[in-house]
Formats: sequence, structure tokens, C-alpha cells
Amino acid sequence: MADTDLSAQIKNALADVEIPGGGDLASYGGLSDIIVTPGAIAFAIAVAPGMEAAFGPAREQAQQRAQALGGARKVMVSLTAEKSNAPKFGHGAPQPQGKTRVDGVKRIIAVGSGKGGVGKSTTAVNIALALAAEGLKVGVLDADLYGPSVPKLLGIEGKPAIRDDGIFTPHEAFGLKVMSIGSMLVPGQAVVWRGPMATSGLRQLLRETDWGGLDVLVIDLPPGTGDIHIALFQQTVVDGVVIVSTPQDLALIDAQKAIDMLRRMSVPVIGLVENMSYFIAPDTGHRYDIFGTGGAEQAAERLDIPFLGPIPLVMSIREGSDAGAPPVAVEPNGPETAAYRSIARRLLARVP
Ligand SMILES: Nc1ncnc2c1ncn2[C@@H]1O[C@H](COP(=O)(O)OP(=O)(O)OP(=O)(O)O)[C@@H](O)[C@H]1O
Repeated sequence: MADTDLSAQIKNALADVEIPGGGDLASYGGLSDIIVTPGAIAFAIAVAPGMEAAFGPAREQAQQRAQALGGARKVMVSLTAEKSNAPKFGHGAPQPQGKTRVDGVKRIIAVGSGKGGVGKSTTAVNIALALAAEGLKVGVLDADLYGPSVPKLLGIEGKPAIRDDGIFTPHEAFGLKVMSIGSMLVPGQAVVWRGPMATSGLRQLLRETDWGGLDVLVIDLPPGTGDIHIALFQQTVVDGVVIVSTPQDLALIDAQKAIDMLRRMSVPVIGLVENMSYFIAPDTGHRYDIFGTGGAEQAAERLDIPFLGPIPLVMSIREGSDAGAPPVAVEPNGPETAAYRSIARRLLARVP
């Protein structure tokens, strides 16, 4: 059945769901679009602040109706309450209330960037592998809704398994437990996963996955600063964020914005990684500082955050990434692996 037909059928079924104060859910103004993908159904019910509990039974029934029609798809129905007074953040502001840890995950490290295409996902995956090489149990959550590339980087295909109780069983690759928001999307559909939909999707991937006891979960964030970041940092204890930048100035200015946001939200910045920092000639092994290296290190100093290290621009990183064979896993003795491992060790020194 076409996704649009199923979406319409679900909406019809919601006409039987009564909401507090009278009326039915299908005609309720707070019901979002119903998004249907090959693996998931997602929609949100926006309610007035304080009405979350009253709407609980309606959400439950909506979930059941959608599940009955959706077959094996994972159903995500979220209740969202718009806060009338948006929280204010500032330097040294108290942590927003309600941040919790994720069951079975000791530490969460997020990897972000000011802009896209700087190699954030590549860095996130290889840092995760480098942490695993230190003997830690590591997972990766790809939260980059607008360009989920972790499955390709780790050679993962298909959807994660879902247990009878609705909990995801993550993929496994090179010893990592892996979940990607990409497996819930169909190409071109990311744009409709806005606001509450995207954030509730992320929340479920994070909290309804059997991570099986991790020392560290590495989250690959979308580039920039958006809804996903704000929701994650408000709801979940993130132990620190690594910012990836390239040496070019523009990327650094964008990185600065990301760092400002983290400070305003009282999320610790672990440090800055300079990706594609210098070029190693494959034939001679010579190093060339093609962009004038050191920009990120100086920027880190200026911003008063630690510099975690440079990663070279090397063909093997690109080729290995495209082939689902990340260098840290497949070339444990290569120079690029040494760069990632040194960054991982500096990172560990900053996150207890
Ligand atoms: N150090 C590197 N050397 C060579 N190529 C690299 C390096 N880092 C990343 N790349 C390549 O650059 C491209 C972009 O990398 P990646 O997808 O990790 O970026 P991103 O910042 O996550 O992008 P997006 O914002 O689109 O998610 C990929 O083709 C990747 O293989």
C-alpha cells in the first residue's frame, strides 16, 4: 500500500479516539502530519502545557490504532507540550530540569560541526572505533537526520530488528552497536521530519534501543544548531561534545556558533578536532599543509577550549569510508588510525 494511503487510513482510525474535553483525535488541531516510511510511522500530538497526562490514554489508543494498521512498522506517537515561557540559557546557567541518562549507557559523547561536509560523521565513527580500541564498549547513534551517513561508513544495511516488546536491537559492526535515524527514513523524506517529529524519533532511537551496557555512546549530530540539538541537550545528559572543523576560516566561524550554543545550554565542550588538516602524499608520504594548517588550534585557543588534534586529508579515509571499511578498523597501524587514536585518548582524559 502506498505510504499516503496508509497515512490516510490511520487518520481515519483516529476518528474513534476520544480526546479530553470532547471531540476526536482525527479532527483535533494539535495532530501533526502522519509520516509513514517503510519502517516507521510517526506523528505527534501537541497539547497545552499541563495536559500531557490527560492526553495519555488518547496517545495510547492512537499508538494501538496505528500499530494495528502499520504491520511490522515501528510506531512513534509523541505528546508534545509547548512551554509558554521558553527556558533561558546563559553562561553558568543551571542545567535545565528533566535531563536524564539513558539506561545501559554510562557516558554520551556527541560529535557536531558548525556546517555540513566537514567530515563530522567520518570523524565520529572513527573516534568510536578508536574508543573501542581502548577496550571500551562503544555504540554509535546516527542522529544526522539530514544526511545519515553512518550506515554507509560502517557497511550496514537494512533496518534494526525490533523485539516483541517494541525495543530495537541495534546493528553490530566492527564491535560497535549501531543505530541510525537513516534506517527510519526514505530518501527525500527528511524535510518533513521537522520539529517534534524529528526530536521524538531521536528520543525513541536513543531510549528504546537495547544498548546492552555501553561505556560510551557516540552520537553523530546533524550539522549546525537545530531542533535535534536543543531537544537532545534539554532531555538527556550529554557528557560532552566534540566539534569537528576544517582549517578554512568559514568553517571555523560556523564552529564558533555551535560552541556558543553549547555554552548557552551548559553542555560541556570536550574540544575541537581539525579534520582534513594536512595532506599526506600517497607516494612519498610527505606532509603538505595545503590549507595553512593550525587554524583550528588557534581558534580553539581563542575560544578557550581544548584542541584535540588534527586528522590528515588522505585518500584512504575517503575510500575506506565509501566502502564501509573505516580506517581505524581495517588499518590499525596506519598513520590516520594513529591520529584518531590520539584524539580518542585526549578525549578520554577529559571525560571521566
Ligand atoms: N580526513 C579525511 N580525509 C579524506 N576524506 C575525508 C576525510 N574526512 C572526511 N572525508 C570525506 O569527506 C566527505 C564528507 O565526510 P562526512 O560525510 O563525514 O562529512 P559530514 O560533515 O558528516 O557531512 P554531512 O554534514 O553531509 O553529514 C566524505 O566523502 C568523507 O569520506
